[in-house]
Amino acid sequence: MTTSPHELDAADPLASFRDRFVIDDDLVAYLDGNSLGRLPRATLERLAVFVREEWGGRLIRGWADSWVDLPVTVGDELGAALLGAAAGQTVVADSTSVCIYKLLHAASGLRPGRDEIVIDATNFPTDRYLVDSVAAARGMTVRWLEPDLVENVTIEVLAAALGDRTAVVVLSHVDYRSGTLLDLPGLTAAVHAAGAVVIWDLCHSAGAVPIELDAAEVDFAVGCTYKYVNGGPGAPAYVYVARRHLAEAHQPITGWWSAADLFAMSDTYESSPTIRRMLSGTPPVAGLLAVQEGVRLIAEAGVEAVRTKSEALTAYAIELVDEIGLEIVTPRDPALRGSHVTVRHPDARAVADRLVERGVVPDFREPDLIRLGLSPLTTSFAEVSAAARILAEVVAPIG
Ligand SMILES: Cc1ncc(COP(=O)(O)O)c(C=O)c1O
Ligand SMILES: Nc1c(O)cccc1C(=O)C[C@H](N)C(=O)O
Repeated sequence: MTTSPHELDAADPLASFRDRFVIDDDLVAYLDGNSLGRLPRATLERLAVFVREEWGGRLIRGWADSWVDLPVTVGDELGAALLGAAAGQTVVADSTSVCIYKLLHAASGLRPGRDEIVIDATNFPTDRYLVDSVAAARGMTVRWLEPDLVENVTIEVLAAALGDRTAVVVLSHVDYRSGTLLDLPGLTAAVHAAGAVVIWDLCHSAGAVPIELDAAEVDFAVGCTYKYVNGGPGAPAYVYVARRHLAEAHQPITGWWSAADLFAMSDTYESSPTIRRMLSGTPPVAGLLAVQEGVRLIAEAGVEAVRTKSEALTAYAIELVDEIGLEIVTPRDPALRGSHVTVRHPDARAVADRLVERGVVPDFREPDLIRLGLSPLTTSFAEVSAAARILAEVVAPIG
């Protein structure tokens, strides 16, 4: 007998954060915050003021007022609140894909005599495609790890692939399909022991899982802001470069925003000595402000409290899915999973479609997976319970 969802919501110290977001009453359950987080009310207000007063009122003067520094100030705020990163190492820019491209070049350049990039075949498509293309462009080869989807990349699996040819390793902190949380400090140490550098993709962990990049001596990291950070569709990504690598981190999209003096408009390019060197062109100001609001909400809640709720939500979802009797491909040990729970079903697409028809929004991932994304600041236990009841009804006739 499971605990009542209302008791769980009543005991949840973060329950009131849900009211800080726009909640569509027509939906029974929104379980896709791991793809696109909900809209914070503060962002509605902030963007309205920005458009009216800053863009409308200040026009070009807005850059000198504050916009020009936003990639770094929001980066520092995000780094401190979510990544365990001291100031001066994180910048908000571009998309995750573009940032991965930049980091792959910067990281490969740190290990000139080595010619292998290691990545797992379970990684997100954009990471895999970019590793392939950057390796081809630099005359390097790709070494593919083939881990089990649920166990994912363990230290043993990685260590077996590392060697004196390894230049760079690319890993996702939480697997986008299974939700498996990798051992970031342990794997980073294994990469360093082999003399290589690591790029961590934090898309599915930042904002839901505490991260300590400086303490783990991570080299590079990247992530998006539209999932658990609630920055909105297409909100800019962030890139982290450990201070010790800054001077030697050369990224290939050397636009005027990465130059030493933005408005000097020199004849020749000279990289900024600071984290600004990871920028390229004019940043999306509205997106940066939305990211800042999202970061501030998580900082206010506290990452540890967010993680505690995430573990409780995923445990509750697993309990309810077990009662229905469906297969779960997410680790059962809370220490080994992020904030989504993935169900395998042979007719996953039909199940997902029927859930959506009944007001429950999960997402479907090829070929047979349904992800239930549990966003600690916005998902209630009542929502999970209602979704599970409908899931049971939907799968019954499908079998
Ligand atoms: C692990 C991971 N990396 C990268 C991306 C995508 O990056 P982009 O924002 O460039 O589309 C996603 C999701 O879209 C993702 O889940
Ligand atoms: N980035 C997305 C997009 O541009 C459209 C639709 C979905 C997304 C996603 O975020 C997908 C997500 N990264 C995933 O894990 O599947």
